[in-house]
Amino acid sequence: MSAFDQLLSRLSTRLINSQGSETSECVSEVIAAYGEYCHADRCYIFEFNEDISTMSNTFEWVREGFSRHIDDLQNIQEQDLPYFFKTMQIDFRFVCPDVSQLPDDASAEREEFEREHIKSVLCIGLVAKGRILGFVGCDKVRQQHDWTEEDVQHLSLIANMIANTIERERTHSALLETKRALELANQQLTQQANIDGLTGVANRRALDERMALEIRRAKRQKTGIAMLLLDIDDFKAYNDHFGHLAGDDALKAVSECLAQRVKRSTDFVARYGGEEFAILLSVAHASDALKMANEINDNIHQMAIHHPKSQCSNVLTVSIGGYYEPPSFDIEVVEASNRLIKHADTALYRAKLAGRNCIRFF
Ligand SMILES: Nc1nc2c(ncn2[C@@H]2O[C@H](COP(=O)(O)OP(=O)(O)OP(=O)(O)O)[C@@H](O)[C@H]2O)c(=O)[nH]1
Repeated sequence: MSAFDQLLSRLSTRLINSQGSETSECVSEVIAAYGEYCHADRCYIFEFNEDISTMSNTFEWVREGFSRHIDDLQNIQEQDLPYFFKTMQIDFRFVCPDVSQLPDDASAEREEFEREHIKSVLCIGLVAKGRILGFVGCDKVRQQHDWTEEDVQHLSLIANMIANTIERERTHSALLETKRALELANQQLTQQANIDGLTGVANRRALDERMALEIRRAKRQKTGIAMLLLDIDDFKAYNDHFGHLAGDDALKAVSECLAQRVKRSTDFVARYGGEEFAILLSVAHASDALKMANEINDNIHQMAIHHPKSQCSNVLTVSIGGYYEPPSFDIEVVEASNRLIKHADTALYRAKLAGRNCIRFF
């Protein structure tokens, strides 16, 4: 095995086994090792942008005592080095043994190379899936060098290895980005699926999930749990009198009022149906739930939403049915959920029968 074959085999194993930031370190090692091997004074990688109108120096190795240029070689425009951009895109290589012999239409390139005191340059395109991503190159500064076919072949093998690595990393980060975007979209969809479109409070589906969660918590912490079902009184008459849009506004106002009042992380407000809301409360005693129901009732009165067609008041009112489930060791989630809804609903029915604008507990 030749010295170059050994070098190539060692470097490719390193690159194949590298991941993420480790890959960048490996690429740096590759250009350093190749620079040393071919007695270059500088070895580097440039990457093109998507439409190959600019290029930036992304990796640079320089022999000790030679100046670095990576910082001033960022975002170089095609029009600044047109001959070089064109040659790279057509030939996928730029072989220049003597900078001073560059043709006249490469005067910009000659000036740039002379600015960097370069005598000879060899650049080979980084090509993956038929597309040029950039190039790997090396400069001779101390003395001019006639590049041999072997030099070109060796650097082409290095370029091939780096191109595949860059392509792999880009695919990997594109995949990660897609994964992140999917997760975000998924989160947003879940959120939308759990929220009532009109009022912005949770919907019935979210309530079901939350009830299961709070019942388990109540069981663990041996606390009680209560359900309040709240229904706007004579809401059909309100809609008929003021119109459906005004009805929507009233529903939004009621839900805002509830969201303002019910703020503890263990409590939960949801729109249960048309003009019906559910409030799940983690409470130690039935009297705590009753107190909350009274406060909600007062707050809704205080909004003073004019309701001339109400049978029980001249402002918008609600009827509330409540049920309190005491702490229990052997509470069962589905049964307890059903009980909370069923008993609160029965109590609500009684509140309506009792003339509306009142609270009844099961
Ligand atoms: N504006 C509006 N109205 C709704 C919405 N959802 C349900 N409603 C209305 O709420 C009214 C409910 O009427 P009913 O079930 O007869 O109850 P009610 O008139 O409130 O009478 P009680 O509950 O017995 O006091 C109906 O007119 C529904 O159209 C909504 O999203 N927007």
